[in-house]
Amino acid sequence: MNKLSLQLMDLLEISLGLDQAYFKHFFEENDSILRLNHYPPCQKPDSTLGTGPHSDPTSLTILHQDQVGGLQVFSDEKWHSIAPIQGAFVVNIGDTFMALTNGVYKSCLHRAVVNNRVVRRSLAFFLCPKMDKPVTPAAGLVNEANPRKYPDFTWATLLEFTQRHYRADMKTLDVFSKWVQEQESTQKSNTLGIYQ
Ligand SMILES: O=C(O)CCC(=O)C(=O)O
Ligand SMILES: [Fe+2]
Repeated sequence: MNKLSLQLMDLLEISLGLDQAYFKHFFEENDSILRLNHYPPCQKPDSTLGTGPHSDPTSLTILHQDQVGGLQVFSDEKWHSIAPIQGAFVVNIGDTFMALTNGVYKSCLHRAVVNNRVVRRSLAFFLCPKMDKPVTPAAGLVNEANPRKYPDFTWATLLEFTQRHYRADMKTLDVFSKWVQEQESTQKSNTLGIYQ
């Protein structure tokens, strides 16, 4: 999974016109996560969700789902079911990759619904940066037409933030960025205070 995700990073890099293996080096060491989701049958599937709406805070998600179905993606103001295809993975962009590409690639809002008949299982591999590595966009993606959108941050900080602030919309990275900037300016004024 790790190897596949790095190969996908190469392709994404080519699609962005970058030529310095920036992402490959960036993710060479990583703190990726593997998660098994288990959704038992539910008596009230219309009033219950297996996984609530969210965007993955991670960089790239490679999801294997069984043949039951339940994954949905929000696009054009409605939820679309992503029907399982035997032998195929679903690949999602996460918030950290949105930051690394300065907003060129966008994360997507998705959820998992349940049913009242059978168990559903999915296996998600989340490519994540090394915990303490600064997440900063590739230089070639910041310019006058596309100025810097998000501050530098670490995966450890974003992970902790998302565990404390769940959002059922697409605004996680914007709200997190604002929080990081507020923290930085508080730190600056504290430092200035010491020397005043
Ligand atoms: O089970 C699924 O299809 C989606 C799971 C998911 O979105 C996640 O684990 O982040
Ligand atoms: Fe997800």
